[in-house]
Order: sequence, then C-alpha cells, then structure tokens
Amino acid sequence: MSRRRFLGGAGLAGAGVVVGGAAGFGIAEATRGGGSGDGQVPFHGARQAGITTPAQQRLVFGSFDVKTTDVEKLKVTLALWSAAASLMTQGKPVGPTETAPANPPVDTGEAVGLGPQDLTITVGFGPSLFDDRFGLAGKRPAALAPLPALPGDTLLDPSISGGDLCVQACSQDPQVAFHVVRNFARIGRGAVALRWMQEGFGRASSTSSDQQTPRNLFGFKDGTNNIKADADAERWVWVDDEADQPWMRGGSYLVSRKIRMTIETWDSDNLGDQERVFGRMKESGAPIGAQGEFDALDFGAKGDDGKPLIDLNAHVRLAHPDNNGGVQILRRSYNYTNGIDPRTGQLDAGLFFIAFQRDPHAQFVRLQTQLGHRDNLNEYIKHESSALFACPPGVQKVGDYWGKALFA
Ligand SMILES: C=CC1=C(C)c2cc3[nH]c(cc4nc(cc5[nH]c(cc1n2)c(C)c5CCC(=O)O)C(CCC(=O)O)=C4C)c(C)c3C=C
Ligand SMILES: [Fe+2]
Repeated sequence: MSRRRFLGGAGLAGAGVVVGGAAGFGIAEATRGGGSGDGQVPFHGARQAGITTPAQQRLVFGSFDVKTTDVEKLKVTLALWSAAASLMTQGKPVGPTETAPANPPVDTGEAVGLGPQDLTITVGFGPSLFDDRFGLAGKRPAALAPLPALPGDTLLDPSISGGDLCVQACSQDPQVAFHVVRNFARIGRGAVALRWMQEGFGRASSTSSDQQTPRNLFGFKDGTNNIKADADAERWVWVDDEADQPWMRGGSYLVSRKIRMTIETWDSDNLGDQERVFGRMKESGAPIGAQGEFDALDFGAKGDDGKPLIDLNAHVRLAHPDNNGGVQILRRSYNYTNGIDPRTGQLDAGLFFIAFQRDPHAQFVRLQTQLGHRDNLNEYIKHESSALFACPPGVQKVGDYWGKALFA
C-alpha cells in the first residue's frame, strides 16, 4: 500500500475501520461526565490525553512487539489505531458490529452501549523500535536510551517488560478500556502482537486537586504530593522545543513498573511501623508530626527522643524533590491484582506504577536509584516488570496518526 493511499484513508476503510470524520472534532468542548458514562475527553489535540487528564478509575495497559519489518505496515497500523481511537473515545465502535453472517464483525462489540466513559488512549514507542528494522536508529532521542540496571531490578521478568509500542487505555469502565487493547491487537494483526498486558483498578495516584486522594493497597493515601499544577507539568512532564528530536516536542516519556506488594507481610506489621515506612499517617495522610494531609513535610523535625519524626529512610523523605535536586515526576499509577500466586498461595497484587516525565534518566532513574538503595518500603515490595516509552505529541486532526512526524 502506498503512503499516499493509506494517508488518504483508503487503508483504513480497506481494513474495515470506519474513518472518524469531522464528528471527532465536535467534542473539543466536551465535559467529563459523571456516572452516566457519557463523559468524553477530546482525542485530537497538540498533546496526548491520558497524561495530565484527571486519572480515571480503570486501566488496561498493553505492550506490543512489532512483527513486521515493513515500515509501511507499521505506519498503516498506527494510522488505523489513530482512526479507531478517535471513534472509541467518542463511544463509537471501530466499525460495524453487524456484518454479513459469513464475516466476522469489524468491532468486537463488548463496549456497545457503554458510552465513552472518559476514555483516553495514550500510545508510546519503546527504545527497541529504534533498532535497525525501520531505519529509525538516528531518530531515537537521548532520553529514550534504555533504562540502566537499577537497585531492586534483580527480579524483573523480561517477558512482562519492555515492548516496541505501548497503549495505555484509561476509562471509568473496565470493559471500555479492555475493548481498546483488544481491538488494537485485532486491527494490527500481522504487523504487531501483544507482548504483555496489565489491568489496573482504583487509580492509585491523584493527578488533580479536584480529586480526593485515593489509597493504594497498603491503605495509604497516594498522590498527595503529586504534580497537579500546569506550571509544574510544563517544567517536569512535557518535552519542549529544546528536545534533541523535534518529533518528540509536545510529548512525554512513560515509565511503567509492575511492583508486587507483599500484602500478607504488610498486614501483620504494626501501624507505627507502617507509618514509619512512608513517613505519613495512615488515616489522615498527614506527614508524621503534622495535622493535615497537605501540610508541608518537615524533614528537620525531631521527637522527644531526639530522633527525626520522619525516618531517615522513609519513602517520602527519599522521594521528595528537596532530597533529589528538585526533581519531580507525574505519577499516574493503578492498583492491580492478578489473583493468587499459585507458588505461595499469597495474593499477587500491588501497584502498576506509571510515571510521566520529560527525561526519565534525569527524573525516574534519579529517584529510583535513591529509593532502591535505602527505602524502608523495599522490605514489602518487589519490582517485577519495567518499561520505557516515548509518547509522541497528540494526533492533531483526522488523517494524522501517532508518530507521523517520526516517520516523516
Ligand atoms: C521512582 C519513583 C517511585 C516509585 C517506584 C514509588 C513506588 C511506590 N510508592 C508508593 C506509595 C507512596 N508514594 C508516595 C509518595 C511519592 N512516591 C514517589 C515516587 C515513587 N514511588 C514520589 C516522587 C512521591 C512524592 C514524595 C513527596 O514529594 O512528598 C506516598 C505518599 C503520598 C504522596 O505524596 O503521594 C505513598 C503512600 C508505593 C506503595 C510504591 C510501590 C509499590
Ligand atoms: Fe511512592
């Protein structure tokens, strides 16, 4: 298929995907809905949704390997995905669910009638996409160099790490989010294949001051000191005009870490120690020694015994910008459970940690190096998977596609 043909939409129609027309633009003013499922987050825009968008309740995250070595097929897949995403974020199927009885329906059907549910679909490119298969080696940004080995990485499982492409689907409804990854896999069959997938529930990071701070599976408020102001996002999340690779301007880098939490051990720990681990009070979320959740952390405060109120290896002390040269990240994590670990009979559950930033090496790596060495929390967690993706700027209009400037 020629470049002109697929950019003209012939490829989309040929693959059975209805190309989103001008209807996709009419929702620029759409509001985020309540419980009715009709909340829409605009898909088209200079920046991808699903990064600074207030975190929805549910996540389905898919990592894909590219199976073709034909760059045109890869581009067609990304164009098909972009057209399908425009439709799904409006609550529409990606094509007819009723076809001739002899043919499979184009849309798989499970999201019909559920509404858009604040769906956002965020796509990223892994470092491995920039090997010698697609002629992209010279276009890999310095910030997309693979993550170095970090303390605590010894238990990482390569089969659930990395990937050439990622899709982060977030929604208020789990089936709407699942529908995205399933249909992306279906649309891309022959060109891409799912490598690993992770579901998440109960957003475990507050990303907006309008949201009540949610709790992680250890029962602590998570996201209190997250990036919430636009100015901080400009400084720490979005790649700006000085980027070494122009195609990433307006994008962001996503780091994911599946972090198993040893819940049974945690549940037998006493409350005082649980609070010492984080440096915050469990119920209120306040820093130890303070009253309110949003009170400042005072790392110099000492108790009657002369010891620091916030332990020297407390998670919040080690992760705080004051102790990391000012560095911040935008956390957008979700709780997860994959049932019971058959080897131990214990809960297989934890935090699917997602962070967005403009430079993962200067930000995530710096934080995790310090946390991995000293964090009190390490006694109760295991990092099981790791991935890094460059999320390009947004798809601006119908006919454009994720990464168009990369392939230009
Ligand atoms: C490398 C970055 C981080 C990893 C990995 C990480 C794992 C992790 N965190 C919690 C729970 C909490 N984290 C909290 C704060 C916090 N965490 C990080 C970074 C990582 N966390 C940062 C930058 C911060 C903010 C520090 C600050 O500025 O004060 C908190 C406290 C509440 C809050 O501010 O969000 C909790 C609770 C878990 C359970 C976990 C791995 C499973
Ligand atoms: Fe944390």
